[in-house]
Amino acid sequence: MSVDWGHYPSWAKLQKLYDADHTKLVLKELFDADPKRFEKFSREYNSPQKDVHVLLDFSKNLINDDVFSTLLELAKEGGVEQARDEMFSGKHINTSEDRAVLHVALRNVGGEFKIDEAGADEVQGVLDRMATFANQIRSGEWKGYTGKAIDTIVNIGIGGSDLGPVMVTEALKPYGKEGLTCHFVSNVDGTHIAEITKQCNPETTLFIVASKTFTTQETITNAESAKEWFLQSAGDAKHVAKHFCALSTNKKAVESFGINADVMFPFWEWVGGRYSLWSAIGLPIMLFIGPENFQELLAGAHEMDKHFLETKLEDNLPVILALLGIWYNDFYGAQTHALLPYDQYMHKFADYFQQGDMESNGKFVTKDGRRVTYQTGPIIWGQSGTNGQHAFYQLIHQGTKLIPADFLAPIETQNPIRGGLHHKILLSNFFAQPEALAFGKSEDEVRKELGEQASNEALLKSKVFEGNRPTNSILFQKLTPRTLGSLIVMYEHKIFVQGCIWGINSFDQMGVELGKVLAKAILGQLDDASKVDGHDSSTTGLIKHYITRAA
Ligand SMILES: O=P(O)(O)OC[C@H]1O[C@](O)(CO)[C@@H](O)[C@@H]1O
Repeated sequence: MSVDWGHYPSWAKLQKLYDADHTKLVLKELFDADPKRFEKFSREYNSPQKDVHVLLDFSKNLINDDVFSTLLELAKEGGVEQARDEMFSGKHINTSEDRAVLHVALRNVGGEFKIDEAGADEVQGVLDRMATFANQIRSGEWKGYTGKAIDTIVNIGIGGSDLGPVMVTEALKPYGKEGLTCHFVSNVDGTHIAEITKQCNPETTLFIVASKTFTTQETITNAESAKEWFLQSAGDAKHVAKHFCALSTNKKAVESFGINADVMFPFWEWVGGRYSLWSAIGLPIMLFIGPENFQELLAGAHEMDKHFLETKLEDNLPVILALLGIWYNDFYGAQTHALLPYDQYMHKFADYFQQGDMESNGKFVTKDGRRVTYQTGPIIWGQSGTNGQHAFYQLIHQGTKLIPADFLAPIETQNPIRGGLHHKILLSNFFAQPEALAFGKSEDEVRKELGEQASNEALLKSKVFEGNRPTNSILFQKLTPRTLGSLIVMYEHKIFVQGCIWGINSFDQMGVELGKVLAKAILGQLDDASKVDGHDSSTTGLIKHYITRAA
């Protein structure tokens, strides 16, 4: 591979622009100078049937025409279009694991993309089996071991086998089946499974064991504990068949756990864990919102795939988001990026993209094994508005760190209570915060406001908002399954574009291995102080302290 990532001509040009101009990139002045700035730096996305509408306003970013056009050059020089086409064609772009990256094939509604490696029939076959099963559960046709219908689902999985289904079932609650409760157990801390099973009736609970590898310690331990808990009531192991199903690529391990092939829903090694909610891993979502709504989710995802694939770079939402992120991450030195949805249903959105982004792009080695000389993936964090405002916005407004943030909100609420009053208040905050962040409040304004008290210099200074803090505002029509599918994919591809420009492999996760290996070795030493061996003095001291106090 000969690409010299980080040394693109446009990268050097961006550095020059930053050095020469960043003090001049003052939002107040940029807006004063150009009354059409909003029109210039915003894009509307409409799905073909116009049922998904997204407005991306990126005018409140620290950019001018030169910066934006150079960022677009960077996308060109970074080979984004070629890499994108390679991903969609099934090329093994996950080079370290020699795998294709084909989550786009899971939502290839209508079979438009021709991808040899991911057999469309096979994908559809699993979706059909999932739908049949979902309908049986939802209709009550599927009976538990005492003849009762299932009213509770417990998904046991972690990371990509948990976060997507959690986030989407929360986000699509208004579309969920009444009377069907969904729980998610992920942590190996026994408290998690213990607290959830306390709320379950073994006669009416379905456990879904979700694990791509079916070897993940947390998941298998929790699944075995769930089985033990279930059998305490059900007695006979034959009843497991009605109460446990599996989502995995590892048929052998599923069978040896005791789950029947007819309730195992497979997927494939070309589906990365953090991109798997569209696969069999989405079964809890389908059970909750039903096969038709799940199909809508896939359709919205597919439409955004097409937008990413077919739209020129300057109008391409994932590309724009990615480039702006690089501008702050690599030139302004921003460490983090906040995701701030003003929709309570999206309260798990930032958690979901913590894995999506940080496990994908938290890497210091390029695809050809070189140490990067620039910053890669940002720290992703956030919370739903307006809760975040009363927790951490102080630092975003007046702290010493630059925190680029995406504000997301629906135009229509699912709960227009009191004539839509709540939603208007919510949206007024959604509009106000980026405005305050961008334009701040000057010392003169504060002085006028304070009147006589302005002589108190400390008070005066503490009330100044410097402004010039960048944000994207993303307004969408309504949080429907189709819209959610599109929004998720918009961010998935943003991550892809950034990884591509940084020259890293966004689709492996070697960084999670070392801790797992060490924990395995330590587990074998925890019962006997004389066995504690092979560690530094701190780790040895901690383990021995534990063994002494736990005895
Ligand atoms: O689905 P599995 O194989 O249990 O893996 C769970 C998670 O563990 C990881 O491999 C590491 O955290 C994730 O990438 C993955 O989503």
